[in-house]
Order: sequence, then structure tokens, then C-alpha cells
Amino acid sequence: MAKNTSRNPRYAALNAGGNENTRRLIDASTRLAEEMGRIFPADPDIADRHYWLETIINHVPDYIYAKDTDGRFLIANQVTVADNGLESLRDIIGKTDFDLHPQHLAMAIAEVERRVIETGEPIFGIEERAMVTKGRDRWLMTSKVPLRNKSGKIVGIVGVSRDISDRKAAERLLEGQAHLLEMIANGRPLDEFFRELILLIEALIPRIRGSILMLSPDGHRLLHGAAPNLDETYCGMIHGVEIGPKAGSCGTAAWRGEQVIVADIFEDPLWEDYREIVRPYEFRACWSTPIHSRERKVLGTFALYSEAVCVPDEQQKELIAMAAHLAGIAIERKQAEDRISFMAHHDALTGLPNRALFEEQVAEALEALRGTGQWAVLAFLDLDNFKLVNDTLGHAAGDELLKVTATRMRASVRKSDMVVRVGGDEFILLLNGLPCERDVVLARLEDIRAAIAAPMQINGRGLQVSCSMGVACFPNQGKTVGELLANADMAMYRAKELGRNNLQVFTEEMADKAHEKLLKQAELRQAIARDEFLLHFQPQVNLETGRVFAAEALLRWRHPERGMISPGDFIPLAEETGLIVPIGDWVLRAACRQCKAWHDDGLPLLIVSVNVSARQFRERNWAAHVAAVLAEIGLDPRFLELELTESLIMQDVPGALATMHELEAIGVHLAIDDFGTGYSSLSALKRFPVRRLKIDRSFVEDIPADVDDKAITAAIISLAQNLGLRVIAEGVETQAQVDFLRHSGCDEIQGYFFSRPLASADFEALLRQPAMTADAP
Ligand SMILES: Nc1nc2c(ncn2[C@@H]2O[C@@H]3COP(=O)(O)O[C@H]4[C@@H](O)[C@H](n5cnc6c(=O)[nH]c(N)nc65)O[C@@H]4COP(=O)(O)O[C@H]3[C@H]2O)c(=O)[nH]1
Repeated sequence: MAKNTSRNPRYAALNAGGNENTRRLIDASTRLAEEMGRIFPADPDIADRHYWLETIINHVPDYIYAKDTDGRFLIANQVTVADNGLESLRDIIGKTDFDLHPQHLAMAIAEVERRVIETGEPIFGIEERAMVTKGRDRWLMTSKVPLRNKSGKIVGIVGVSRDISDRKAAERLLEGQAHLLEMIANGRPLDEFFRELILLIEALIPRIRGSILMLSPDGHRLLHGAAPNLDETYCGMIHGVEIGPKAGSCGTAAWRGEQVIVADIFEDPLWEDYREIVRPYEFRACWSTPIHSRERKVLGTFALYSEAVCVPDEQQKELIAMAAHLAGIAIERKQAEDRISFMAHHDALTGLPNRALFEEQVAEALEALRGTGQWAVLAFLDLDNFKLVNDTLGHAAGDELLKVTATRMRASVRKSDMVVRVGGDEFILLLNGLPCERDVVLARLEDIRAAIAAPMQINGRGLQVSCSMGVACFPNQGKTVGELLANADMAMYRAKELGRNNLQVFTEEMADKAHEKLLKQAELRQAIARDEFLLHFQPQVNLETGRVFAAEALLRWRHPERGMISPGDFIPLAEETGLIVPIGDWVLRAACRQCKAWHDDGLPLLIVSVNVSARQFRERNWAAHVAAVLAEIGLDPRFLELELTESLIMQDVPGALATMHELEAIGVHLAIDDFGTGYSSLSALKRFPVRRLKIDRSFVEDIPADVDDKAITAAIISLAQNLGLRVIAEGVETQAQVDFLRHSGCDEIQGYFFSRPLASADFEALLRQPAMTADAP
């Protein structure tokens, strides 16, 4: 036999690099043959030989058998007989694989044997599935050679099979693990993953059924995860079971955070309260293992049920531990994904949905309402003076205010409504399914506004914040999300125009206004190119000398159709759209150029004062830009005064101070316009490098009738004097106002009393009058 195998090229090929198991089988057979030759005499009695041979094959753990050409067993060793569930050799002789295995497996075996018989070629090391040992599914590695009679005719096959079920199980486990890890990596749904995991373990541990339960978010109950082969009614009964020190296998395992092996449910006290639930299903053993997170937090349980009273062996325990570990990874991964998705769809500060989630859900919500005859209300909501809270009380207080507001809004709406933070202090409300009654809708919204405006405590300080709302109703004021948002936005704009702390519902008139605004914006854009801007100049007069010392440049727009337009009608729009930057730049150049021209013409050396908008002032390197303009025009910087409003400075005091110092350094003078209307504190004012304060017209207007205005004006004048600043009152129209201002110590005045703003030629004429000469600044 040894000689045969070494000469046969097929054996040689297999020995060279073939299947490891086959090689071991062949080696074992070779050694067996050699051993037989050594032990037994060279020429024994034929009966002895037969007996010896039988003894040998019966002691080999592999399956050895011979079959005739019809697949009927001629002979088989003991282990083949026993593992097929038979008692003696006689029981198997004459049977075929169709008598022993399921039809599909028997057919596969018969097909291989047919090939061996037909070709006369042996087959080595093929893998076969067979049901042996009381129906248990086994894998065999088989070699089959043709069986010949003395004359060389093939009369059947001889087969040798080795049980490789353990190796196959290990392979299956590896494949299964790889598949499961891939599922985790691909973010497959958790229930699908659980199902596959349980099916893998069920395939590897015979006669068990698996279940995965998840710990509820409050940590008190176990919820159904997956149990592909457990009865649905049973799963339903287990769903929601409370964990505790005596709550069956799973409830107790989750409670203790450690494995609970119950060998006999009917005997174990842990099952006392649950025995009747499980009795109809005839489970006897239940082994439950907690599923842990990396931080050893219990996430759920992995349990195996058996109908037999039993405990897991070491190998099974390892499998269970692996399964619980994989389940933990999958759950944690899912939780991380959920967290990321939550963060992507919610505002981190308030926990409210964000705009992305709103846009995903709102269309659906509207679709559901379509045709029901009910309304949905979309409202933009903006906190009034939020910026002031932020600036004066700090960002932490601002954040707290937003959180409180969000909580109040959530509490004021129904679960089916949406409250969304869209950034800063802006929110969107979507109220669903309201009756088509304007009063009802308005009452609901006013309730929400009232809830927001209720007093609150922030960092130990009492605070009360009102809000503005712009509202559009579905379907009348917008059929799509886009329309509703745009219309609510228009209504909000109107609410702000009306001085905030109010609610505006969208009207067609608002749409017309918005349309007009768009047109105006387009015209404004073209105005510079079409040379439609011009400057008027209003004299500023020294009260003591009565001389004009400066001219304030005031912008005018000569519209081709609408005539002269004053800045109040277009500056706000220019500021809103950012067009104020190029427009302001035009003003600066034109004013400086005019001033220089007057100087060059030998007119009194006046100062020109120019209004600066916040957008312009915040431009990067703005001071350097001003210096460049002055240099280009050739005007000495001391003849330029820039008027900054108080609110402009207060928007960002450190930033404004830095730019003010840069401007001061290039020699330009600064004045604070509209003084008294902003919030500048006296301490802040002291730090501003300004030369002049302009008392706002609103204080001057009612002098001398209004005692308060008189008091404020006098206070501003005295404050300016104390700080060493000059002070000018604007909007001075009457002799009485002049008298009061002079009496209070005011240095300068500007207003209709002396002159209205004038076109440059008229202003020039004024300057040419005697006694108008100004001293150099
Ligand atoms: N009732 C009354 N009004 C008087 C009297 N004396 C002057 N006024 C008006 O008061 C405004 C003074 O300018 P402002 O407070 O800087 O207020 C200015 C300023 O804030 C802004 N503005 C004007 N030109 C420019 C500019 O070039 N750039 C920027 N950013 N804003 C400008 O537009 C505002 C309005 O300008 P105007 O319509 O020219 O209005 C001018 C002027 O005509 C008076 O005795 N009685």
C-alpha cells in the first residue's frame, strides 16, 4: 500500500501541496498497512486475516465502508454503524445512503460515488455533509476509491470519511464573525444584526434558541431586541419586563451586571415569578449574559433557551461571551450613530430641532394637513434686545436666556407642533391642525409670546424679554414651506419695523412692499453708476463767534422719476443690503473733494463732517482706506470729521475703539452723532478718542417746553465740558432753543434756525458772505 501511494501521481500531487486532512488520512492508512505487515505473520490463515482486519477497522475512529455499485453497504466499521444510529453491522448491510440521510444529502453522496465507479478514478479529500449521530448535522472529509474484483472489474467503492465538524464549526464561526463585523461597519439596522447573531449561535450550539433584549433608556426594563426562533407571544410577554434581583435569567443578569446560568427554570428561585409564563413553551434552561458597553454599562442581555435541563460547556460559554461582546459593539455603534444624527438635526444649546430637521419634516406635516380644512401656522420668532442681554450680562447669560425661552416654547405647544431654533435668537414655530379661525390662532400665538415674556431669573438677576413674531398660515398664506417661510419672514420684518414686541400676520400689502423693496434695491445698486447721488451741506455754527466752522455732508438721491429722495428713505435699505459700503465710500470722496475745492478756491478753511455707517466702519482696514482717500485728494486729515453714532460704537466697543484710535492716529477728528440715544456708559465714553458730542435732535426738538429734554440736554453739555469735549446741538430751529443752549454752555449748533442743508453752490454763496470766515481747526 505504501509503495502504491508513492508511485501513484495523484497521491504524489496531494502529498506535495494538497489538502492537509487528506494527507493525514493517507499517512495514517500507510502507517496502518506497515504496522499490519509488521505484526502479523507473512502467511497467516485466511480466517485470521479476516478477523484481524475487522478488528483493525473497528478501532479506527474514521468511518470506513464499502458499497456496491448501487450504493448498498457491503461492509462498514463499528463507528459508521453506531454514528448512523444502528446497532450492528447487519443493520447497515444492504442499506443505502437514502435510508440513512435526508434525500438531498444522499443524492450528493451518490453522485460522487457514481463518478468514481464510472471513471474508475479515486477521489480524495472531498467535503460531504451527512446526518449522523441521531440526526445531528455533521461534516465529513471523504476519500473514495473504486472497489475491484479479482479480474479488475469495478464492483463498488471503498470509502474513508473523517468527521471534520469541529473544524467546519470553527470556520463557520469565523465567517459568521466576519459577516457580523461587516454588518456593524456598514451600519445595518440593529434588529437585523441581532437576528444574524442569534442564528449563528443557534447553528453552532445545537438545540438552543436565542434572544436579545435591550435595556430601556431609563435603565429599569428590558425591551424586545430580536429572537428569530422564539414564539412571538412569549417575546411579547417578556417585552418590558422589569429588571431586579429575582427577575428570571435576563432580568437578574441585567440587574446584577453578570451572567446568570439557570439550568432548570422549574427549580430555580430566580424564575419563581415567571415560571408560568414560560411553562407552555417547555423551556427548562435559560442562560443569560449581560451585554456591556466598553465602560461596563449594561446595555441589554443575550440569552439562550434550551428545552433540556443543562448548563453550557466551556466552549459554549466562550461562544456566548463572544456573542454578547459583538452585540455590545453593535449597540454602542448604533448609539453613537444616533447621537451623531441627533447632533446633526438638533441645536446643541437648546436641544430643539434645527433647520435641517425642520425642512425634512415640515413638508410631510403640511402634506398631512392638505385637504383636511385645518390650518397650520408658521411663525418666525425673534427675541427683542437679545443682543443687549448678551453684551451687558455676558454670553453665558445669553445662552441661559435661550434655553429658558426654548423650554417655555416647548411647554406652550403640543407634541405634534414643532419648535425649531434657526440660529442666534431666532426660532420657528409650526403649529399643526388649528381650526380656521384667526382669533383662535392669534390667541394661541399670544399665549406663547406671553409665556416667553414672563419674568425669569438668569444668574440671580431678574429679567423679562419680549419677542416679535411674523406669522403665515397654511394654506391661505402659503401652500409650500418656501412660501410660508418667505411670507412669515416678511411679517417678521414688519413686526420689527413697528418697534418689536408685537405679532404681525402676513398680508398681501406686505408682499407688495417687499416687491417694491426689491425694485428699490436694484435701483439703488445702479444709482452710483448712473451718477444719481449728490451731496448737500449743512453749516455748523460756533455759538460764541456766530461763524460757520464746518459743513455736514448729507446725501441725496436724485431719482430720474421720483425726484430728490432724502437719505431716510434709502439709507436703511442700503445698510441692510451692504450697498452702504460703496455708497459711503462715494460720499467720503465727494465730501473731501468738495472741501478741498473750497479750500483751493480761497474760501474759509472749513471742516467737512461725514456720516459713517456701522457696515462701513467694520470694513477691514477702513482707517487705512480713509487715509488713502485723503492722500489721493490732497485734503489735510484735520479738515475731516467723521460722525459715528453711539449705537455703532456700542455694537463692538473693543473693535470700535481700535479703529477710532487708528483714525485718530492719521489725524482725522471724530464726533459722536445722535448722542443720548444709545447706551454708552460714562466710563466707556471717557475712553473714546472723540472731539465732539452731537446732542440728538430728539432732545432739542421740545426745548424749551419739555423740562426733561432740557434737563438731559443740560446734563450732556455739562458732561461734555467735564470730559473736555466740544458739544454741538443738532436740529436747532428756534431762537428759544438757541438761547437755552447758549445759556447751558453749548459750544455749537446746527439746524434750520441757521440754515437748511444746501446744495454745494448755495453753500459756497453762504460762505462768501462777510463774517462767515472760519478759523482753522
Ligand atoms: N427737523 C429738522 N431736521 C434737521 C434740522 N437740521 C438738520 N436736520 C436734518 O437732520 C439730519 C441730520 O443728519 P443726521 O442726524 O446725521 O441723520 C442723517 C444721517 O443719519 C443719514 N445720512 C445722511 N447722509 C448720510 C451719509 O452720507 N451716510 C450715512 N451713513 N448716513 C447719512 O440720514 C439722516 C437724515 O439725513 P437728512 O434727511 O439729510 O437729515 C439731516 C438734516 O437735514 C432741523 O432744524 N430740523
